[in-house]
Amino acid sequence: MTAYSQQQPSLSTRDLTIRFGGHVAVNAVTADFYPGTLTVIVGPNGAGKTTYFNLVSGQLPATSGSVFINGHEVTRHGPARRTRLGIGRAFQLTNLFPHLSVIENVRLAVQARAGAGMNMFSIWSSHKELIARAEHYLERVHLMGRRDTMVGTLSHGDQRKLEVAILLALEPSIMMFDEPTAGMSVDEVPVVLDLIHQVKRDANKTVLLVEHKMDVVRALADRIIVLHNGTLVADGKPQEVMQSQIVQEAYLGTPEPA
Ligand SMILES: Nc1ncnc2c1ncn2[C@@H]1O[C@H](COP(=O)(O)OP(=O)(O)OP(=O)(O)O)[C@@H](O)[C@H]1O
Repeated sequence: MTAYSQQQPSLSTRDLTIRFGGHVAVNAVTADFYPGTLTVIVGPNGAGKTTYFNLVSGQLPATSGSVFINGHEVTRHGPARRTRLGIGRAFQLTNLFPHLSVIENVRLAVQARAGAGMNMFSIWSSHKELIARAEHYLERVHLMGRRDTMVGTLSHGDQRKLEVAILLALEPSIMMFDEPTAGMSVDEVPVVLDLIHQVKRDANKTVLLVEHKMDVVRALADRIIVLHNGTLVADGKPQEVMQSQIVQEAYLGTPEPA
C-alpha cells in the first residue's frame, strides 16, 4: 500500500470504458487519484490517454464504468457539473475568447471563480480587484508583456500560457494538463513546467498530466500510469514503472536520446 492510498481519493474511475464502434479506446480503467499527488499518464500514440481525460472531464460519455469526484458519482453528468465539483482542464478544451484581450480573458475566469456578486456601489473597486488578480496570474505565466493583446493574434506558445493562467484563475482542486508543452518553443517550456511544479507543491491539488517527453515525466511525476491499447498496464512510483518490463517493451523500447 502506498502512502497516498491512505487518503480519500479526490477522483476515481471504476472499470471506465468507451467503445467507438468495435474499437475499445479505453478499456475498464480503474484508478484512484489523491490530493498532493501529480500523476503522469503515459503510453504510445493512440493508447487512449486523451480519451481517458475526456471521459474524466465529461467531454465524452462512458460506454460503461463510472467516475467519482470527491466521492460523488458524476458518470452521467456533463462537463459543467464536473467543473463545479472541482475538475479543471487546460489545453484543447479551454475556450479562449479570441476577440478579447489577454487580460480580459483572465479577468473573466477570475470573475467566474469569484461569482458575480458585485453591486452598484462596489463595482469599480471590485473591477479593480478582479483586474489586479488577473494581472497576478498573467505575471505567473510571464504574459504581462501581452496584457492588452487580442488573444486571436497571440503565438501558439502564448495561447497555451494563457490557458494555464485561466486554469490557475479558476482554482480547480483537480487539474488536468494534456501535453502542456506541446508546440512550445524551447525557451517557453520552463515557464510552464515551473508553474506545474508550483501547483504540485499545493497539498490540496490533485494533478493529472498526459505527457510524452520523458524528461518532463521524470521532473514532475509522483506516480506514473501507463495505458496501452486502452488498458492500464502499469501504475506506481516513477522509478518502479520506468523499470518495469512492460514499460520498457511497450513504451520505452527505443533508447531515449541522451
Ligand atoms: N471520437 C472518436 N471516434 C473514433 N475513434 C476515436 C475517437 N477518439 C479517439 N478515438 C480512437 O481511440 C484511440 C485512442 O485515442 P487517444 O487520442 O485517446 O490516444 P492518445 O493516447 O491520447 O494518443 P496520442 O498520444 O497520439 O495523443 C485511437 O485509436 C483513436 O483513433
